[in-house]
Amino acid sequence: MAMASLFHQSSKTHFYFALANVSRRSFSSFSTSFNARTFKPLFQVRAVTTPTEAFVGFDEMISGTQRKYFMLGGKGGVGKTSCAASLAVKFANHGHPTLVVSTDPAHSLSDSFDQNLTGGALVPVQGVDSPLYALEISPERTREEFRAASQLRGDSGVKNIMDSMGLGMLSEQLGELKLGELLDTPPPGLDEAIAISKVMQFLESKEYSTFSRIVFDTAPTGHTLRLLSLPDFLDASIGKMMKLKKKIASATSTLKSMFNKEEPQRDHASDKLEQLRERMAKVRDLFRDSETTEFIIVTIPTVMAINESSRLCASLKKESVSVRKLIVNQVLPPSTSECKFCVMRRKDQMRALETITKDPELASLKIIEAPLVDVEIRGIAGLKFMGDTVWK
Ligand SMILES: Nc1ncnc2c1ncn2[C@@H]1O[C@H](COP(=O)(O)OP(=O)(O)OP(=O)(O)O)[C@@H](O)[C@H]1O
Repeated sequence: MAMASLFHQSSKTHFYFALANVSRRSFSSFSTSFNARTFKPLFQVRAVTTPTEAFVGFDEMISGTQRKYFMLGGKGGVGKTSCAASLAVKFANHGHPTLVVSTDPAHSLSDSFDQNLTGGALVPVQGVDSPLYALEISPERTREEFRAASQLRGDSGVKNIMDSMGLGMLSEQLGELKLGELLDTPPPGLDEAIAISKVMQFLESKEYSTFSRIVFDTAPTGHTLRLLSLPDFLDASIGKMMKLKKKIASATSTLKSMFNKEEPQRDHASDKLEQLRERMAKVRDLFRDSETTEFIIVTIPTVMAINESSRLCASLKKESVSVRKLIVNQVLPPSTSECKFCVMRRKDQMRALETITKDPELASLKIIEAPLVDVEIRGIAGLKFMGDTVWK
């Protein structure tokens, strides 16, 4: 079992591990920027298991070449990106061509990998055994895309025509659908839903068919929860819009062709809306497909974070999303020092951890405790280290 502490030895690139039970040979595979030294173990990484463990370990996560999706989510700042990036590195180092995607508006993949992965396109990550690509999707751009897609071009023209023909009543219904509101203030979670659907679009193309593992670093909890109810909401509201648009379009084109002998125009805006609706439905189906998709909750050992994780878990289950693991990150080691603060903090964390075992939503999950290490986790070597302690 890996027992570890990781701490910064110098201000430059050298890190030194305090590891026990890890041979020098296994060390060499970490990175040249990590120097092996044997220190006394400071703390132990615990994986609190449930009877289902055999089915939810890393072996199961890498088994099979069919594409699988892993969504990591939780409260802000708990370590979602670090966990997602470390999982992606581990998949790639186990032979899976992997794509790691950030749909969090505050991207930190570049910081986590310590490589420039910005730009909204697939960027190769250096330093892993199999192809690993990263994609940071810009929420603003996706919002613009949505706005453009849902802009009902020419509607005011349609409305004027309809009014002048005495058909204003029909166009009034547009108002009832709160169309303007939807366009001006897209519902929270929409950015992320579009981002995910965009990734799925990418993946449909032949070029990207080789990716067998897709890891999502999702936006903080609130967004994810809203995202889950979003596809149904959009499905319904876009569905209504589409019906109404079709009615209006057919009425106006008939009238136009009667008076102006114009050819009825193809309605590209409606096509785009319909496309968006279909994509949202695909996102919803992806989340619910337990054969291919797993949502992993990341939390920290505080009562507040655990309560939030419990709510997230309940909502995910309600939406039929498969949740089997809970990572409790940043667990403090048992303190051997006189540091009162450390002792108190650890006691507090242990109390918080106890609440998981009594929580009706979380108790049945595989609980993986990941240690708080004494240096920020960054770069491939750090992520590999984290991956080896978390993903077993
Ligand atoms: N176990 C750990 N030990 C030490 N530092 C950690 C650990 N896990 C994460 N960190 C550090 O904590 C910070 C936040 O981590 P990370 O960016 O992964 O969180 P996040 O949940 O993705 O945050 P956000 O919600 O802001 O995107 C980073 O500096 C990361 O290196």
